[in-house]
Amino acid sequence: MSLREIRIATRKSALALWQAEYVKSRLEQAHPGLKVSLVPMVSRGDKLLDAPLAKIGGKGLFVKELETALLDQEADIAVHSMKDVPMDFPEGLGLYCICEREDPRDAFVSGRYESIDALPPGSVVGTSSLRRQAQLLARRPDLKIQFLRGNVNTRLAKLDAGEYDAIILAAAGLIRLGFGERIRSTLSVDDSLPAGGQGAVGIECRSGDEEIHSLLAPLNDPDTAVRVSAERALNRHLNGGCQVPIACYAVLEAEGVWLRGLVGQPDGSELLHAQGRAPIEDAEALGVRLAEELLAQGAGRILSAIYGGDAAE
Ligand SMILES: NCc1[nH]cc(CCC(=O)O)c1CC(=O)O
Repeated sequence: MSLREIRIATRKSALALWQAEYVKSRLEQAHPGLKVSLVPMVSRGDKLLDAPLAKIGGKGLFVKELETALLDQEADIAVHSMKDVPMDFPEGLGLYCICEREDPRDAFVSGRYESIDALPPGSVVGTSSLRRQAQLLARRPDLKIQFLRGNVNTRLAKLDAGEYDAIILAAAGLIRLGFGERIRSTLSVDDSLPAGGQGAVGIECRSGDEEIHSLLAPLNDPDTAVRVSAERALNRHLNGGCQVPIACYAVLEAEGVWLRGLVGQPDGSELLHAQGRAPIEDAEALGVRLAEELLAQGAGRILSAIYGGDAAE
């Protein structure tokens, strides 16, 4: 094999570095003798930590700089949280590996309370995800949602500083960073349908680098890849990402894939649901079909208000 080194472009947050180190060690394990290095960089999303993501708009806030590094040959692969990866890739780049999924659910973290149900009326819950907010308020309209952004460590620090009664985070990020014991309860997917791709790590690289594609192959988890492809097809058809109130979650069953999708009014006044099953080879078509069902129920009206007139198809 001619290639002796793989350079991984990564953001500098603790979670991004964990994920990059994970890919590095999996690659070294799969290919003894291969040198793997990290190329840490700052993304636009990291520089704009105070603005609501839906407002600073742009999908791909966390990936664009990494993609530029790939195109400029400054790195060979980029490791992403799949939930932050836009649907379309720049010319010459693509997603060539999806690793096994960590717990995809949302987690309830609080100093004083065990669960959402245990929160007293009017409690302040921190999240800046419209998806989490919509589902939380649909169940508990009395709660006060307060804006919370920043990386996982920052969010925990803000909770500990007493700014919130509880916060909601992805279980996967907490578990990966060793904060699993901070999870007071995990929200069932029925109560908080996750974001498409949540808990899965994906690897992007140059489409023409076949040698790298084959080095990545042992890290690919086919089950996770099918599930995430169904979820992403739904998101893509709704023109969504993790910054809009769209949730979707796929599981594999004996006969194929079972996908659930949701679009919610951020104030929780309306939640649209769709669900369906299909053979594995039709996973993406299933995502499109459920997106169509959600649009037929009025998802376009909810989403276009959030996109600021840039209506979903
Ligand atoms: N949008 C931020 C983000 N992107 C990925 C994760 C961690 C979990 C994952 O791998 O999906 C998080 C933090 C969070 O939502 O709590």
